[in-house]
Amino acid sequence: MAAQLIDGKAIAKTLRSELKQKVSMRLAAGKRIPGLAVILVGEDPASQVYVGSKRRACEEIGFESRSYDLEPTTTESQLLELIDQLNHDAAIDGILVQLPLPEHIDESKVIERIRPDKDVDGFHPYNIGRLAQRIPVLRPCTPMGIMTLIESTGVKTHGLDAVIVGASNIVGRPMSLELLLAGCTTVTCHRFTKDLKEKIGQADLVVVAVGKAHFIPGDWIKPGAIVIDVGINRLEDGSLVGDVDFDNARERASWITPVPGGVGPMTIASLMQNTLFACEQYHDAG
Ligand SMILES: Nc1nc(=O)c2c([nH]1)NC[C@@H]1CN(c3ccc(C(=O)N[C@@H](CCC(=O)O)C(=O)O)cc3)C=[N+]21
Repeated sequence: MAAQLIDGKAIAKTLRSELKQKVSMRLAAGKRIPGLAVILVGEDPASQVYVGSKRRACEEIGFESRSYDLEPTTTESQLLELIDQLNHDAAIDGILVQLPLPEHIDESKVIERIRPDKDVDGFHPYNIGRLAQRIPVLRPCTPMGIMTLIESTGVKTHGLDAVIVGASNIVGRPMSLELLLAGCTTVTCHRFTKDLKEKIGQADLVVVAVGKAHFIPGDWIKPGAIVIDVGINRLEDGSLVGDVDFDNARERASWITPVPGGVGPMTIASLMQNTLFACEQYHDAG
């Protein structure tokens, strides 16, 4: 029997309308509108698309969105200076610096310059450390969105064997921390992993974030598993596919996310949730 689809697009839409509701309640109570600063350095077309979606989501929900489109030649110190300014700006609850940055800019240095209470991407070592110690505050958006997607299935995560493929700072590593916190037994796989097929075959839950089209054959999936596909790969014909061979995986899985319309829209919805969280938990008081 074919898997049920996890409709990230629809779940994200519901979340955005709940956030919109909360913003109008804030307005009615005479409170400030949450503000998100979105910084893009350079002209990478994919980054421009993602940044555009983030700005549109702000508009839809009623957040203030401030856009900074910087030249590809922007220096590291110019970018750090802008972050310092936004760190002190009382109208700004969240600061997002779109990654990847041009090679001449040190990404860790930039991330660490963002005040942890405005780090709505959840990438600052403080926020990763909080998640690692089971006291999360601002959580990385893609893993956070994936946890919402898994919850939507009604499947309980305690005791599941989870395999994460990919060990990046922005997806794989925080994903394993989220799943560990949710009671899964987690295995994180990467380029040096042996017997990937065998490990995937054991998994009740598979999260794949590799960035290679059809990297995971569908017949590797354990029957009844939940499959979460983070990949976004554009094929020659212009179509988008994930990292998992969807058609065959769908025949074995119990639940599966589509690409597009799965994890991507949830990443943006989580960013919006984090912006409201930062506003309410950190900045409303003063
Ligand atoms: N500081 C930072 N924070 C990020 O959260 C961040 C980042 N940098 N750099 C790049 C990745 C990627 N990312 C996506 C967001 C939405 C979709 C999304 O909405 N995708 C649509 C399709 C979009 C399309 O048509 O290309 C979908 O999957 O349905 C995808 C990818 C956020 N990222």
